[in-house]
Amino acid sequence: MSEPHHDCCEHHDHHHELVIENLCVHYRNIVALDKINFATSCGNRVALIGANGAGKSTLIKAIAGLVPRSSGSIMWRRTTVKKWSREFAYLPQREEVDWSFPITVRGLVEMGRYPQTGMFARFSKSDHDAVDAALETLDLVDLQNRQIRELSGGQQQRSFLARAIAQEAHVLLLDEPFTGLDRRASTQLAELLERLAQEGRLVIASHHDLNSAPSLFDEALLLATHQIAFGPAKEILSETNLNTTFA
Ligand SMILES: Nc1ncnc2c1ncn2[C@@H]1O[C@H](COP(=O)(O)OP(=O)(O)OP(=O)(O)O)[C@@H](O)[C@H]1O
Repeated sequence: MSEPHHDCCEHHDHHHELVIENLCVHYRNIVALDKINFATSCGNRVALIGANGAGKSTLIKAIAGLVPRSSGSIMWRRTTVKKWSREFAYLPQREEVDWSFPITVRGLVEMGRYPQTGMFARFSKSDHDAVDAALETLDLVDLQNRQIRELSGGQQQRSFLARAIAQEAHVLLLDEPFTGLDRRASTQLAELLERLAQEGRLVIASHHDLNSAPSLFDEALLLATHQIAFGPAKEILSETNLNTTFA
């Protein structure tokens, strides 16, 4: 939140929890990310901003350990991220999720415990307690027995966040979380992300509304395959930077 300003020269500064150095990702012959460098820590909400195809989703998936690095490194708490771990919770773009999948809200949140319990293991009291606490935090107690396909977009998003909380993930990787939400749901999500960050999580989200970005996020990374700028959202989202990003 009130982290001091870290410019691009400080990425060797290893007291940050997430440190990304010279990250490149290729899809066969397509360069999706070229030399990304930034470092941040829990307590922050980081916006990834760039035009369509700029590499926002790729960066989210790379941090989640879901797409391989071509070169460079991603360190989380001094350990190289090579594959998915329960420290990371990934929420894909809305259209990539199969919302018709038959599962209740509680069932979805229980999936957050599988990395700890294994899929067929019995839930212990502490697992049930973690699920109850996550449902409580996300205000989903009354909806817990509903099918996710019967929920509004905002409620579906909260269900996924509840799964992340039950998983005890520290890094929330969200692809366009505000897209498709009405004003009330957006405000609710904004408050929630602020609270989750304050409680000690790192929120990283792609975001395309430039007007709301400075109030919703602490830091911003401007992307156009390569990195245009990274720093405090209010400073980084300058007209000059945005013109370069969306040139
Ligand atoms: N699975 C894939 N195979 C090949 N190329 C891909 C794949 N996924 C993404 N790309 C390419 O990588 C580049 C970055 O895509 P990415 O989806 O990360 O961008 P984005 O900023 O999230 O875009 P959008 O705002 O449209 O969601 C694009 O050129 C895209 O076409």
